[in-house]
Amino acid sequence: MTLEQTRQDRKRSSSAQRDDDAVSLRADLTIELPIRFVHELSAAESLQDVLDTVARWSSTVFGANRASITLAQSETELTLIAMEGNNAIPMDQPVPIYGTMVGRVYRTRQAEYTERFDGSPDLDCQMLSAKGLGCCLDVPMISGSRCVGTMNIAHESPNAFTDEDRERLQAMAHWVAASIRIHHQIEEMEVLSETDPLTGVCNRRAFATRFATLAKRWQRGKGALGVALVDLDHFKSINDTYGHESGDRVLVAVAKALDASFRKSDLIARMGGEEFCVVMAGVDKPALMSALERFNLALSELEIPVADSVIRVTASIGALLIDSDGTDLDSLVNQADQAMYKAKTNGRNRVEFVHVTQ
Ligand SMILES: Nc1nc2c(ncn2[C@@H]2O[C@H](COP(=O)(O)OP(=O)(O)OP(=O)(O)O)[C@@H](O)[C@H]2O)c(=O)[nH]1
Repeated sequence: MTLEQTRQDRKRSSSAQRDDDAVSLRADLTIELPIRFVHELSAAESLQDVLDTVARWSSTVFGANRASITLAQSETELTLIAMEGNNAIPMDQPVPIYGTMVGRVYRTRQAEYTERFDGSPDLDCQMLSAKGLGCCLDVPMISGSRCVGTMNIAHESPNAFTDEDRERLQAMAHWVAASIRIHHQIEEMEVLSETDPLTGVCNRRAFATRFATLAKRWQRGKGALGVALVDLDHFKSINDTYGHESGDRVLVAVAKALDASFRKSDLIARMGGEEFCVVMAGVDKPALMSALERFNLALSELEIPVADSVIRVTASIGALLIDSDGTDLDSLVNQADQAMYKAKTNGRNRVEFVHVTQ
């Protein structure tokens, strides 16, 4: 065969492929998306909203008595994230990956249709059957190389779904999987953009936003607002003596000590260099001081191994309490900063405290 013949052959076969694609595209177009569904999706403000909308509409689109979406939770369990209709499997019930039809679909990434439940060995099918359902169709939600969970529709009558329903549900599941993945990627990016890459605590950029949220919650609550500016002592000489990499290890260890010393609801941020800020809502002076003592004790016990010795570190802390509304972050940080400098000039390794009333 000449080169020209080969080229002609290829052209013919790719044009035949295009014709086939066009036919299947026309067939795909029989999947009708109700306009209200699309509007509701566009109004969704969170991933949960999207999944609730999809569950609600998939029961309508497929005339199902139950529609549900499960997401991979761990190596052994899926979790029900959205559900519409028959409550045969309650939302708070984990779905085991082994011993269920949904788990099998997730593992094998192959859609399954149980036309009738009689004698089914699968736990989920048995639960659906016990609540009056007759059949169910389950498809994997795959995006890229990952299966993120499955979509399921069930009907009271056995054998209620068609091959076409299976194709449609699968198409919807792929779209939902892509949507879930994008949401997760955005969440990950948000976390990254708010985190100090070295220590894992909140960075300075996100500090103002987190502070605003915390201050708002506090103004409705009891107690005062405590702010502590923590600045490590003679950190430059640690870098100069042991190298920047050792200095970094000190910063990581200090961030861990901060994390262990304060409540989960307190805000810990790295303000830059070797300076951290802690904000506590709903404290009084004894509570603030005992939290700082706890931290100072943790700091005094820190030993960062280097070559043939260990690095020890101390901190100068400027602490303040404010007990009225109208907290201006810059002014609070400034006042904590002044207290911290006082701690430096008064000999370091100490806490200087100011009580502010605005
Ligand atoms: N290893 C490391 N060092 C940093 C980082 N950011 C800032 N530094 C260093 O931190 C040191 C801060 O030095 P100074 O501001 O003089 O403070 P100090 O030596 O702790 O002195 P005092 O605060 O007065 O006790 C500088 O040498 C900076 O280069 C970092 O991410 N990693």
